[in-house]
Amino acid sequence: MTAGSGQVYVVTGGCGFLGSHLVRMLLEHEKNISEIRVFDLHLDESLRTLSNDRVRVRLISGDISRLADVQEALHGSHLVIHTASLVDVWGRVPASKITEVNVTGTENVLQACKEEGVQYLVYTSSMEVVGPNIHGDHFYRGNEDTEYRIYHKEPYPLSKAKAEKLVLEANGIKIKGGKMLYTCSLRPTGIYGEGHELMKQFHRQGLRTGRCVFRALSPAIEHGRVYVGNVAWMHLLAARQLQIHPSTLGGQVYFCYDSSPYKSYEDFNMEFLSACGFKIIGSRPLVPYFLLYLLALLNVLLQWVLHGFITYAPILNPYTLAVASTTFTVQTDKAEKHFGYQPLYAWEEAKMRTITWVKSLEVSGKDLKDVDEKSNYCCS
Ligand SMILES: NC(=O)C1=CN([C@@H]2O[C@H](COP(=O)(O)OP(=O)(O)OC[C@H]3O[C@@H](n4cnc5c(N)ncnc54)[C@H](O)[C@@H]3O)[C@@H](O)[C@H]2O)C=CC1
Ligand SMILES: CC(C)[C@@H](O)CC[C@@H](C)[C@H]1CC[C@H]2[C@@H]3[C@H](O)CC4=CC(=O)CC[C@]4(C)[C@H]3CC[C@]12C
Repeated sequence: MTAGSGQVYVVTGGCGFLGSHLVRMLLEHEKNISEIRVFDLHLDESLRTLSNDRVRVRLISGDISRLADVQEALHGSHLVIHTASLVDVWGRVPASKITEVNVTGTENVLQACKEEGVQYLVYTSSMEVVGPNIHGDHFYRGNEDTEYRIYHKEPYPLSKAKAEKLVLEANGIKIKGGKMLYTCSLRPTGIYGEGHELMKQFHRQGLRTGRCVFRALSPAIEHGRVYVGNVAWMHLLAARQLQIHPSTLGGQVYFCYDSSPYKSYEDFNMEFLSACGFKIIGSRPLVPYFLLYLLALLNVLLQWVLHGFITYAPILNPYTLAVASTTFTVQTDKAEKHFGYQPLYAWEEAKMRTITWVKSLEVSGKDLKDVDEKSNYCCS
């Protein structure tokens, strides 16, 4: 197939952690496309070099919260994978900004699909549209039909839930040209893999404490995690099958899952960090929960006091502590039944790829040596 004869896909947020893996996945495994439009507020120019003689990777700088930008990006395209989002549960950006990007941005994508006659939309939602809630209700090996006390107060999960509702309600609406829009929503659990910003923070934090991770969470609390390559693969398959079986996938939600083990958030991270000589201290939480909660509240107070001077957004706050302390694991085969999804990467390969990347942080971080020397390894 020569460039130009295939379909045009738009990936919003295509320069992000998941988005960039998705672009590479489409290039490698999707033969029906001739152009991938990478729409993002912050362009990663390295993606432009991925173009080949079959597929053009076109970077489009734009703001999802501006309808005109979205309309221009979608003009003449065939399908949109909408991953652009402000992923913030730390108070880095105002709630209004999260709503503007995640909700209004999604409204704009839907409006542009309607006006530009784009028939297919795959939305990247999140486990957070379900939970865990801050009441400590565990979601243990749940699926898309599991009853759960959904309770949202935080801007991010609220915005993802509102956006997903808009996407699902838009399934079947009439668009330009008299056709119909078909939509589906994918809900990843905690994504890990090459490029995960949070893992970089945990790695750097651990270097400062002599490659020691001090256990804060009960090892019994399991958190579902999914490899970024498998999330990208599920998006590709959903995009492909939504076109072939729109009545099956249209209006549906699917958890993103693979064979990553069910572990506590900290123990799961140690699957990778231990390969760099990190050790977790304590078989049980080293400090009582109430003390952690007080520390989380102190962080909120400091964030408030420092607001306007600096953005103080530590990992620990009451919300992240509540989420981390509540089991949320999924066990489902809905994506397999509806569109033949099977993870592309087995756990061992996902683990090896992530470890290779984490190890590269050791090589690339110029300040690592200083940190190591200053921290006087506590765990020899
Ligand atoms: N990281 C995780 O563990 C999980 C992420 N998700 C979802 O996956 C998607 C991707 O998340 P990540 O890759 O982790 O985040 P990310 O922050 O790495 O990527 C988001 C991308 O969206 C872009 N973006 C932000 N605001 C924009 C705007 N106004 N206009 C255009 N582009 C904008 C950013 O520049 C970035 O490239 C998001 O929708 C997120 O809600 C869902 C479950 C878990
Ligand atoms: C000591 C603890 C406070 C520390 O280990 C906290 C970990 C905490 C930062 C993470 C635990 C669970 C994570 C969230 C979960 O994976 C669900 C998510 C889905 C998304 O769509 C975005 C990210 C996140 C909210 C994720 C964020 C980090 C955690 C809260």
